[in-house]
Amino acid sequence: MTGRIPLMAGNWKMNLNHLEAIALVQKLAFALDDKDFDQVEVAVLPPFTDLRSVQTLVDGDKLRIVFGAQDVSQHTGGAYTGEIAGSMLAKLKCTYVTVGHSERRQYHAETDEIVNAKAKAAFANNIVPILCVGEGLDIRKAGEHVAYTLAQVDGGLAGIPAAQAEQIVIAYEPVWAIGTGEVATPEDAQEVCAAIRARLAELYDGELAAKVRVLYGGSMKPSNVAGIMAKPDVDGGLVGGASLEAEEFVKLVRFRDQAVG
Ligand SMILES: O=C(CO)COP(=O)(O)O
Repeated sequence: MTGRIPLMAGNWKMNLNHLEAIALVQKLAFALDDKDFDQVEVAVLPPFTDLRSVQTLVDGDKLRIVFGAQDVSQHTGGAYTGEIAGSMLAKLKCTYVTVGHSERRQYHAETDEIVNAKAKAAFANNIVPILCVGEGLDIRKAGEHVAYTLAQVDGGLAGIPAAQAEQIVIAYEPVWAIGTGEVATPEDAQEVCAAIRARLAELYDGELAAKVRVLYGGSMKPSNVAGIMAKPDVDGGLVGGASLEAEEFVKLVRFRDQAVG
């Protein structure tokens, strides 16, 4: 984690309306203090319909919590019913947007080409993409998880210049560990996160690779966070279920205080 500020990002998925969003952000703001924010970047990624409420709260109370969206259109605007443009997210001061989450790849047929276009759309609007990658159970069982995940990294980063790539966040989320309670071991997380960093060094250079934050995601919770975060190439978490409860998420932000499970 040398020199890289850990990022703990809560992917709320399709949960919490805007009133519930306000309540959760208020609870987080109440529980976390400057010491937490000095050590860890804390982000929430609510549904689109919550973003304006979250932005108003964060701006109004000058909170140090940052926020972002869960998806962005690859198009800049126009006749794309139901889509949200990067410029709209930028106007709401989104810092981050996840692209290529496995649920988007699986249920919305997002290919590496689409994910790559979305990453570019984010950068074009000064929003940092959190590029999500990771293998399913069959691929893991076949021992192909590293190659499969690195191909997604290659696809997601295609044509993205170093000046942008050095800002990107990559989240390794093995699909078999998402929402299943089945957590990857710290060694599993380290293996793939280290391989992702090595690939960044090949695609760009070692200096850039040393700057990029690589997160782990998949059933992260207070009982397993410390072991995973102790690994040198894991720089944070992309958290689903445990980000919906303030108390749980605060414990993840304070991963240094948790016992190694
Ligand atoms: O998909 C995830 C975050 O993007 C992980 O979800 P869970 O933490 O609920 O397993």
